[in-house]
Amino acid sequence: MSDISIVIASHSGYGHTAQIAIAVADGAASVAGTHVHRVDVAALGDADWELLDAADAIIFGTPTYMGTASGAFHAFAEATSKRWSTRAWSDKLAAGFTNSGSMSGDKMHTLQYLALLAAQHGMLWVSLGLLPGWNTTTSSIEDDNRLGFYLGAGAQSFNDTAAVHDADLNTARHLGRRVAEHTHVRSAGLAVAVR
Ligand SMILES: Cc1cc2nc3c(=O)[nH]c(=O)nc-3n(C[C@H](O)[C@H](O)[C@H](O)COP(=O)(O)O)c2cc1C
Repeated sequence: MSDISIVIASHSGYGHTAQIAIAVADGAASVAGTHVHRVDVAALGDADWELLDAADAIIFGTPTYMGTASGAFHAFAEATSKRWSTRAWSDKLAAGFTNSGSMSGDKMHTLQYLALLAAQHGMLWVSLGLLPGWNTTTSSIEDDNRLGFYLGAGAQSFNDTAAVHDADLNTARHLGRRVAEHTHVRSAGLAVAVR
């Protein structure tokens, strides 16, 4: 099995989403043969763009600000338009995560935006792949996917503390692991297809 490269491309204004990004990276790195890089989309250098261009999968992450991705993330998305025109990221795997202060806080819109960005690039979107947690009287706020998203990983962090909920970190690790597993499967399939 050949090695793969996954880049987590994210922004965090106040540090919460950065903690989620680290958990996504840890989950991806738990799959053997996976090289994981994290880049801050608000401060991308040439080496970061090279990592993104060479990646087998890119996982997008952003806080939800005013019901959508942060301004810094939107600036990054616009800066990818040359890659869009050359289809440079076509057929890479993609996934996404977001974090906000409220339980909903319109995070779904942010995840939809990330999936659309991936689709515009012709990327292959990987969903969260978890059943919703914390949706019966006997389940717990500590459940994975406690916020009940399907499209990607959602997290809720209180605005007045730096802490991020353990259940959201676990959910983020799951997403990273799932993307790594599917990226390996695609990489192995491509190796056979082009033989
Ligand atoms: C400009 C701004 C807009 C925000 N808009 C939302 C929002 O639409 N929904 C929400 O639930 N929280 C909102 N928040 C709260 C942030 O999502 C929350 O503080 C989050 O944890 C910030 O992530 P970060 O620490 O990675 O920047 C907003 C915060 C800021 C600064």
